[in-house]
Amino acid sequence: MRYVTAGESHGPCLTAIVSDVPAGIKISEANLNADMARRQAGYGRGDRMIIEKDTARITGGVRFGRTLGSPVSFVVENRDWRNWTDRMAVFDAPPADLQREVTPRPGHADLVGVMKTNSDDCRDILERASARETAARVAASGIPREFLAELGVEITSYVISIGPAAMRNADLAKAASYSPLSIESSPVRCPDEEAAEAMMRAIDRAKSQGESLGGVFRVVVTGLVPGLGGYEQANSRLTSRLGGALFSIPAMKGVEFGLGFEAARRPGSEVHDPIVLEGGAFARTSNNAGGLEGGMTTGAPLVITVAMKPIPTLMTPLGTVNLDTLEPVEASKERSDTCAVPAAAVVAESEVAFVLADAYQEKFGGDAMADIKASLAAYRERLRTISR
Ligand SMILES: Cc1cc2nc3c(=O)[nH]c(=O)nc-3n(C[C@H](O)[C@H](O)[C@H](O)COP(=O)(O)O)c2cc1C
Ligand SMILES: C=C(O[C@@H]1CC(C(=O)O)=C[C@@H](OP(=O)(O)O)[C@H]1O)C(=O)O
Repeated sequence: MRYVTAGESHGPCLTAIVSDVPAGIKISEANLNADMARRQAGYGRGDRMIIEKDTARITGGVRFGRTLGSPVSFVVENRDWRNWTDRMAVFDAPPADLQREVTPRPGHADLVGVMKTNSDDCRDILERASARETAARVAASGIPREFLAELGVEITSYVISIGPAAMRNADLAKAASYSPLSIESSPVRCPDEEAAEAMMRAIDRAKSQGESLGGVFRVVVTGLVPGLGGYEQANSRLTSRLGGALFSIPAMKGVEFGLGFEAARRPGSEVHDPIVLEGGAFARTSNNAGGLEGGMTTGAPLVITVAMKPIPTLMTPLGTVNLDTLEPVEASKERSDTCAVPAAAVVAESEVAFVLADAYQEKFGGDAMADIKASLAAYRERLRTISR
């Protein structure tokens, strides 16, 4: 399963197309739009989110609530477009009073983008480098999410820290223990209420100082079968596929699997997960590996921790150089989020969903849900017999 997106942040809409979709996946409009809403929300978002009310409209590939096996296409309207029709016109000439963006923001794609493309207006770059594009990714992820749900796989995420404010106990052993309600009812998507309060105060402080904040979140996947992915080639390993997918999200600067960097500080006996038989099936007494060994799922929860850098647009801007005058000036300060870590975690769920759906199709077949389910059942039965 693959996706491609098109569309600018302030253009008419975003478009996504998902290809290699099996026939027979049940698609729920309510689930799709619930995920769109989760991505939009989060304490610390900017005023753009007051304008938008994201929903995904399916324009191909689904009939009577089921995938047909053809590509699925989505449209997400940009409500803000009506305020940009002249500055983002497809064919009209630029308006006479057009203000080009010539003060590139450190940390965004502005400067390197204009250097690379020979543009004289950072807007040519930022319109697409904007994380608005992630709305289309979450729309597209409706397909792998429903596919995985039918196979018994659940994906969640929660925020561990924002700036200096952190959960008191973010131990790996507790990673899969938080209820969706405790996460989604928190304005920062953090199940620890006291930490969530501290995170919101940190965002308030940052905003009042013209600052921005990043943070750390975790994606947890349960219900996975062992043996997805592979060890044979660089691009078989789920570790590399998941890492690549997560680093495709703007502003992601670190990805840890299981214990991650902590594993490098401990001796082997305190890292690797002992193998035992439990009720006739192979099991582990811990999950420090975070559900991956040798580039394959072990069957334990997949636990991935991701670091996001602070938002580059600052209301107290850093120094930059004016592209026209070459004078030192302050970087542009436009409407912006102060912190988008809760939203980024939902985007990360979507990326993980695509990689895992692809791995299931690779192992169990790609074109019809009924055949995939039968093949998965036969595999589970074989594993049950091995461990007897
Ligand atoms: C959900 C989300 C929302 C974001 N919102 C903003 C924003 O409002 N303003 C901004 O300057 N950057 C925002 N960013 C970050 C930029 O998109 C990102 O920093 C930029 O593309 C450069 O990151 P990179 O160097 O990792 O590619 C957001 C990122 C995500 C994932
Ligand atoms: C629109 C979204 O995020 C945007 C990501 C973004 C950036 O520079 O990445 C800048 C802001 O957009 P604007 O410049 O219109 O205020 C965010 O609101 C969204 O997530 O839907």
